[in-house]
Amino acid sequence: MALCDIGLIGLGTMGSALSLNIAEKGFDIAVWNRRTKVTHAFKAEAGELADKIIATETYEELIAALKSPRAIILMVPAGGPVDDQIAQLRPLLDPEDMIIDAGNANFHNTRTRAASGEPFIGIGVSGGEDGARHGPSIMGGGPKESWDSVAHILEAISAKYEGQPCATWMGPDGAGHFVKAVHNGIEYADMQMIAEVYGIMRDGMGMDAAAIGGVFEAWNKGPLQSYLIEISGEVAKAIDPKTGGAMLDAIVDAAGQKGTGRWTAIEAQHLAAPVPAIEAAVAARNLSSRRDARALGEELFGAAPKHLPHETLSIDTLEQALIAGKILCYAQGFVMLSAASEEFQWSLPLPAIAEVWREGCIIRSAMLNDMSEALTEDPERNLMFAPYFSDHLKKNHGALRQVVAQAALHGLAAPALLSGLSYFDTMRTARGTANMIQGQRDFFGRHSFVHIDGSEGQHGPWAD
Ligand SMILES: NC(=O)C1=CN([C@@H]2O[C@H](COP(=O)(O)OP(=O)(O)OC[C@H]3O[C@@H](n4cnc5c(N)ncnc54)[C@H](OP(=O)(O)O)[C@@H]3O)[C@@H](O)[C@H]2O)C=CC1
Ligand SMILES: O=C(CO)[C@H](O)[C@H](O)COP(=O)(O)O
Repeated sequence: MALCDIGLIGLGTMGSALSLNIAEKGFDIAVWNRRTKVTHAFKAEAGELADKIIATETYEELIAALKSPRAIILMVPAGGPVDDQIAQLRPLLDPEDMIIDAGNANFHNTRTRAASGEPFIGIGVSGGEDGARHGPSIMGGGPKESWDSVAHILEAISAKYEGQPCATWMGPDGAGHFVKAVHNGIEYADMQMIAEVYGIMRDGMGMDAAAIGGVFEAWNKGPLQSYLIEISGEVAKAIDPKTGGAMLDAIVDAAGQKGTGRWTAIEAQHLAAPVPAIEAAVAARNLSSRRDARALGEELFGAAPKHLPHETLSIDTLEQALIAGKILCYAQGFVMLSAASEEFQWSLPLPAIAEVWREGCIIRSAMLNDMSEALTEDPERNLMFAPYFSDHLKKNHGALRQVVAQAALHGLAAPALLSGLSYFDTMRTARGTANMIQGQRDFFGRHSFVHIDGSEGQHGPWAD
């Protein structure tokens, strides 16, 4: 085989699927994995694509197998493993050779790595294993010329929306990984809201997993049409081969997380661009892991009544609530992207972000095309104020309120839906309650406030 077009390190779930995708699109690829037996097994199982793959055992072999200037994708866990691979590779590479971190990196690390000046780009890849194999959504960041040098490969392997590649350069340094983190933050909130509605159907309405699966399946034909609703239906309908019962009923209720949702919540605080639905979802995952404490709580306080009186909520009301909740969590994510764009001077292409999320990624949904249109009209406007989405919110916020209220009355925890509703109510309240906070701050710390007549630096009579 002639020299390869690209190299890849890390043949785990994502790296192996991405390598096969690259080979299938006609590019020759050289691969390396920390455990060599994985590399050989990968090539042995690549079938007719094996001819396009060179399995290498050392960094030297990998580098020698690549066309110059070289491009090597890292698909390893974030943090130390990425630094380690860069440290091993750099001394062996030519100055113009490029490393591409395609894992889920914290964008601060990507910025630091990019600052070295050696060709380096950070790309967010979404779509899970199936997306990586058949067409992920790709969010690139780093020097534009570096992105351009591999764009033909990344576009070829990406998902397509009406023929348009879902692979876009988002901006310099950490922009691609930042966009991917916010994508994952939205993913957390969307998943949490779906889980809360599942809980209401299961515990509040006494529905079994198969019936709930049927509801998700039906919702996937309407405004909620999305990958996450689709797979929720499949997850709910699946049968556990061990017990013969619903698979969902046999899964421990403690959610894992690798950090991207937490990074998003932390960064939102730094940017003062609140994403309360995402924060609620991260907190809910953390609480889900505290199983012993939750068991103790149930023992101490007794289980909540949970069961809703007959016809308190309909399936349609739940659907409408989820529509409103979903719009609010995407809206929060885009406001955060806009704030980051300004803070880091990235000029993030907000409509293009909605566009690359239309296919391939985990949060792909029918709504994203309308979001891209709304952001094209006015990228700075909160999506909840765009006519298409404000119409949906006007129609559906009452349902969200009913669902949250009934959940609260019957002890069904629904933190993401509740925070979505509170965000909505906050954002539709011209005069809120922070005047009290300003009064308190001035009282204890002479922090001053703005008087409603416009005069600044004011103090209350308590100052005397
Ligand atoms: N799974 C998913 O749905 C998605 C994952 N990602 C991101 O992609 C990256 C890879 O994830 P995924 O494929 O799921 O992970 P896996 O655990 O399936 O694979 C990890 C790979 O990294 C290698 N590796 C682990 N530690 C080191 C190290 N210290 N040095 C060198 N190689 C190492 C492993 O090699 P070995 O075989 O020797 O252990 C393996 O090839 C992560 O950043 C993840 O967040 C992004 C989008 C979706
Ligand atoms: O990036 C992804 C999907 O977009 C990965 O699957 C990621 O691991 C999901 O996050 P977490 O593991 O925290 O649930």
